[in-house]
Amino acid sequence: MKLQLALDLVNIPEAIELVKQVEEYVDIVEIGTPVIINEGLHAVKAMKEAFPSLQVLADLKIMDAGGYEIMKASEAGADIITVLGATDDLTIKGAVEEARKQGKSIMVDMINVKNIEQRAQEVDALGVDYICVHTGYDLQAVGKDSFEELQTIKRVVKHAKTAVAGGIKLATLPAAIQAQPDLVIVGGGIATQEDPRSVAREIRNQLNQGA
Ligand SMILES: O=C(CO)[C@H](O)[C@H](O)COP(=O)(O)O
Repeated sequence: MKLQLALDLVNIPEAIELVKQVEEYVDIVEIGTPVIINEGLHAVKAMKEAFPSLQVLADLKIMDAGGYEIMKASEAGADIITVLGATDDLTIKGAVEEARKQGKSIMVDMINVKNIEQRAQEVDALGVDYICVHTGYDLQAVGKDSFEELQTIKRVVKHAKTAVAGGIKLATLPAAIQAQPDLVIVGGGIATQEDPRSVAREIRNQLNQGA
């Protein structure tokens, strides 16, 4: 199981400092949507230049103009770019087509998709690389998580890799590991902890043991 660190509540220098501390334990660094809103795709470029051996994910949550937005994120150096599962198939097809041209990967974020089972099968058939179940901040705040949805996509997705995101921390990691996703995404569970390096190391150990 791979580990993605989501960076949401930092500026570019803070993001780079944090990744320096945890670099050896993570596979993918996510430039979160708030960072891209604040700093633009420069944040993706800066991260890729600072850590060329890490994969960088641009959490654009694309909803329209799939091909164009994938092209711009690719130019900035993103390896993986997110598209929303709630959008139209045409947008996802455009994104997949452009990603193939650029040698990049598409992650479909299933945030707020109501019929996860059906939509996961549909987006899987469109040739995306990852399908991610995700409980966003607003639903985390009322106690929701994505572990049941993770089991659902594990059952029906045949081609894409599976991922889970949303409020995952050391205490809830076992529930994620139990469902055996390909990728676990952790933001605040590492980034806002007192000792991000030791937490990242512990998460890495548990993922290795659970694999
Ligand atoms: O995409 C996001 C919010 O929309 C976050 O990056 C994702 O939820 C992971 O962060 P956290 O572990 O802090 O929830």
